[in-house]
Amino acid sequence: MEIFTYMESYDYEQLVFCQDKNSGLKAIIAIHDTTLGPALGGTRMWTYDSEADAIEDALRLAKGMTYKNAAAGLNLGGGKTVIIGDPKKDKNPELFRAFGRYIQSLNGRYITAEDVGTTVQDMDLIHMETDFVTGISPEFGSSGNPSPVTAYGVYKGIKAAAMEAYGNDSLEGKTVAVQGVGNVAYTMCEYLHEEGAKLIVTDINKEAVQRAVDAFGAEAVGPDDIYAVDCDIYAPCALGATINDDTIPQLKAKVIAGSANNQLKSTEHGDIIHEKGIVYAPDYVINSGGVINVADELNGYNQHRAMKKVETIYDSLTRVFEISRRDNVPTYVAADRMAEERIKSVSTSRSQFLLNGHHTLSRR
Ligand SMILES: NC(=O)C1=CN([C@@H]2O[C@H](COP(=O)(O)OP(=O)(O)OC[C@H]3O[C@@H](n4cnc5c(N)ncnc54)[C@H](O)[C@@H]3O)[C@@H](O)[C@H]2O)C=CC1
Ligand SMILES: CC(C)CC(=O)C(=O)O
Repeated sequence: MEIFTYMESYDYEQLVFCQDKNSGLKAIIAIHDTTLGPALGGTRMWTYDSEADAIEDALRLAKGMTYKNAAAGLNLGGGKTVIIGDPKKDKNPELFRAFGRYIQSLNGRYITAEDVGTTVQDMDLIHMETDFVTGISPEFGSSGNPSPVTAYGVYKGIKAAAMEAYGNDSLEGKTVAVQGVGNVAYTMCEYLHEEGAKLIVTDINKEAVQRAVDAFGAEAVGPDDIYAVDCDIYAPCALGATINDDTIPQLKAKVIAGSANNQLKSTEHGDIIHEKGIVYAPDYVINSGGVINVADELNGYNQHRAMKKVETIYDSLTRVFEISRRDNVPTYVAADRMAEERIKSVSTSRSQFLLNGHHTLSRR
């Protein structure tokens, strides 16, 4: 990959490589765009096949955060970190503290939180070295694990998508196929089960599947069988790119709505599902509950205020579906337009110089 060519074509601001031999830290912080404010986005720890794969993941996820934060109405830009390593084997306190010092060196341009492979305890270690971390333990007056709040937002988003597809947002009697029953999806399944939805689940982790079978009477299927099951809603809640050439022909669902980031393998797949009449809830709109929740910490965390804002995901998606119908464009295009309009309007109104101007971090 020609890194500068790639950064130039998608307008990335900064890529930071962090290395610490003693702890084994190898991390990549990608900052996509800070027009709206400091870049907020989680830290993912994952075993990548190559360094190029890790860089690409960091870049793609960071750009997704710019759009997610803009569409959610937050005064925050987009960034993301990937730490190369196995979260089950390679973690140690020094690694997260070394990483925290790198974040501190960016002086507020980047703020982190949890993502796949990292936990509240990891954020607490980072917090020993920097204030630019959210999702730390509630003992510090913080919001803790964002996953349950992300789940609530995804549940509200599934209802908005059901309204668009079926003219009714009740999920009672609807069948939802859930791919990956991890932190977010387990809580999401609680909401769906409570409302009377039937669940079909899969996961590469057998214990996660059994937990959902025991708790919700879910039907279990193998990881490759989830796409073709008879269902009303397909909820991708594992990793990205599961909407692709192989899976689209298998899908029977009229709605795709789940928590995973970067669900479309490429934009072309967003076009294909649009032509097939499938209602797709754009990933970064439906899964913004977690970032809305951790962003509230920047104002002094108030759970009630955060949950009220998370509920607006229903309205944001309704707006996306309206734009999609009005302009006859796929929903991913409609969501991008919504986010880009906000970034553009702020960038054109920020022309005056202000020494020590007010911004999101001023209240910290
Ligand atoms: N945790 C949060 O607040 C947020 C999470 N997300 C996204 O939602 C997704 C899920 O996040 P979490 O629940 O936090 O992660 P998690 O790691 O707790 O859960 C993911 C689950 O997917 C399973 N999985 C992985 N590959 C699979 C495959 N090929 N087939 C079936 N299952 C598979 C894993 O075993 C795991 O149980 C990720 O894409 C994440 O980026 C997005 C916004 C916020
Ligand atoms: C809690 C969020 C900051 C996690 C994140 O990076 C995301 O929303 O993808």
